[in-house]
Amino acid sequence: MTIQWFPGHMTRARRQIQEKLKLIDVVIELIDARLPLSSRNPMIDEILQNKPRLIIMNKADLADPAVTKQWQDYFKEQGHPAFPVDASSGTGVKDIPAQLKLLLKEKIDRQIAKGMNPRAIRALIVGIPNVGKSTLINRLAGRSIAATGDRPGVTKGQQWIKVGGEIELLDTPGILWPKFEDQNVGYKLAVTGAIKEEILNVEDIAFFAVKYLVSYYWDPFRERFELDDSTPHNPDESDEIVAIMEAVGRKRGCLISGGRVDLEKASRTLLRELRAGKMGRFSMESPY
Ligand SMILES: Nc1nc2c(ncn2[C@@H]2O[C@H](COP(=O)(O)OP(=O)(O)OP(=O)(O)O)[C@@H](O)[C@H]2O)c(=O)[nH]1
Repeated sequence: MTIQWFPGHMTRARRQIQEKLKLIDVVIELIDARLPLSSRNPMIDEILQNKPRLIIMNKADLADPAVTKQWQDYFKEQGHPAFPVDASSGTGVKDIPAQLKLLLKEKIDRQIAKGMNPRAIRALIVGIPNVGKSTLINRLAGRSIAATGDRPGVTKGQQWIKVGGEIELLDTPGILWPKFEDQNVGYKLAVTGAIKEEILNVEDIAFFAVKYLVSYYWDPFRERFELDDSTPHNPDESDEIVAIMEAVGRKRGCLISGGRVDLEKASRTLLRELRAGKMGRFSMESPY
């Protein structure tokens, strides 16, 4: 799915979320555990105002667990509980209802003290495209909910999905735009597959990924692509990065006539393997 985030779409997306906020008690803000900064909406605090919020770091199965832990501590310091989840396998998902209840405990206790019978907690999932909103909704629902496509500009009736006895989830998530303000953010989103490759040049995206990975994850990277430890890999030497991309291409048989490496094909192969977690887990942003 590609959304062209023109200012008009952003305004509409924002308005749609703000309409939904009137219906709910708590927001589940879904972010990518590999990119907790770049996969967040730049205006999130303003958009959500003071709604209680649970941050869920999805795709934690692909992220570096030590870095994810740092992010969890960081968000906690900022006053937001945050938890890692792998919505595709379901790891961590079953704890979400209890965390939502905990967030609203004071409100629920007040209702009970007034003799009221607390109704189900109503929740909304928000996040940027491809962060795993539908996957999480299906996991929480325990069944497959039709992909409803709540795209900016498209209106439809809302339905509530029961999650256990005490939570009700809006069936259509709120779609937010990511941060675009600097080019590195765009490249990070492209490396993780959050934005389509066509938006940026695929060889540039792979170059960006390799430059980052040789800096921070050299051992798993070279092991995956069977490179010798003596392979020059200075991230500031473009020639060395391109030579590594060519070596990966040769390993994967991405060749054109004359035995030259098809760098575009090598880039696609490399990115596909990284995104599928074949190189192992990696994070592209750390809080400290
Ligand atoms: N490895 C991994 N993949 C995930 C996880 N959650 C979702 N995915 C994958 O990420 C891709 C996007 O997931 P969706 O649930 O369609 O994301 P979405 O946010 O609903 O996307 P849009 O409809 O584009 O807004 C799919 O290929 C999922 O299988 C996760 O926790 N781990």
